[in-house]
Amino acid sequence: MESSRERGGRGARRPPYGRSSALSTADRGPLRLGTRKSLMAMTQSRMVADALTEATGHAVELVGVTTEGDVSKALLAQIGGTGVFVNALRDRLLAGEVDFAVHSLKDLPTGPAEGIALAATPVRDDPRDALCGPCKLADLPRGARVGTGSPRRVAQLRAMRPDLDVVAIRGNADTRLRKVADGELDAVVLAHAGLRRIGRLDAVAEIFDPDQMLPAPGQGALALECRADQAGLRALLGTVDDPMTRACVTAERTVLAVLEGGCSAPVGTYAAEVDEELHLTATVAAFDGSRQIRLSASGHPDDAETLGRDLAHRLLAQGADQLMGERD
Ligand SMILES: NCc1[nH]cc(CCC(=O)O)c1CC(=O)O
Repeated sequence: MESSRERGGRGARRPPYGRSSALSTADRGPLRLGTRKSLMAMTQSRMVADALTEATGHAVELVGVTTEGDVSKALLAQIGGTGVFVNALRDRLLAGEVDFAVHSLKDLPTGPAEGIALAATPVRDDPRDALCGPCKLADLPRGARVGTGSPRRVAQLRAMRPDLDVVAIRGNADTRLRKVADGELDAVVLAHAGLRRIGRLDAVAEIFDPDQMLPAPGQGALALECRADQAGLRALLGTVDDPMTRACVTAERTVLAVLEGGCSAPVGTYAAEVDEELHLTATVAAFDGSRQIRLSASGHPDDAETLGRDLAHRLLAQGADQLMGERD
């Protein structure tokens, strides 16, 4: 299945899907799925590949791509923040070297990407954050060292436990967990969905309720992107789309977009279906955890974008922009 022709990397080109209305690909070989190469990325990409094959009968092969976010050791805020895990994959799409890409949705910048379509958001995994360490947050000793690189997690951790020594870290989940095992840190906060994908739920001491810690917009969800001009391929990828997941992440990401925040903004959101309505909660927190603005709203899932926009404007009216501008 992985012949050298298919593995040909940059030079390998085939007629793009979607040029013709027919989806018969008998003569084309497997769909090429562009993915980051980390264990988490490869696992989630393999899940999507299997779901697509199951739904459509098409074979899918994974093509590993290195992104700037994988190479740079700098903190994300220093290497420009948004898009560092995504841009290299989009370049491969636009060059026709892969047919579609699978991303963690929370790594996607909120702005539009020229020539790229969000073809599917599969059923979302658990969006919550998890504390990994010897005990629950409340039982950590005073001044315990807790690692996270995310201003959103920093702000909400400090709001719960102002005494903690919150330490900025980077690296993949395994690297972060090792810092706890080595005793360099007492605990780290990571996304539950990612821990599950790398088979490390054993490290979880506590799953934070969204009442305590609102997740990042889109956390736990995946995004399938392809070229916008490939209608046939978009329809094919759409077979694994979950409309309610899409409504939820649309509401969450609209909040972030209006607040002009990226993955480094102290913005937490959580949208879920409640009694056939979309219920959205969002928070903006001061980096030192001293103040938080937190608001909720409900609406029809078809109005997800309006719901997110209106809630963001209410946050701004209560001083969200001032809070986001503060750093300690
Ligand atoms: N920023 C890196 C990143 N992108 C997606 C996930 C977790 C999986 C997900 O949210 O889908 C993680 C790691 C983490 O935050 O713990």
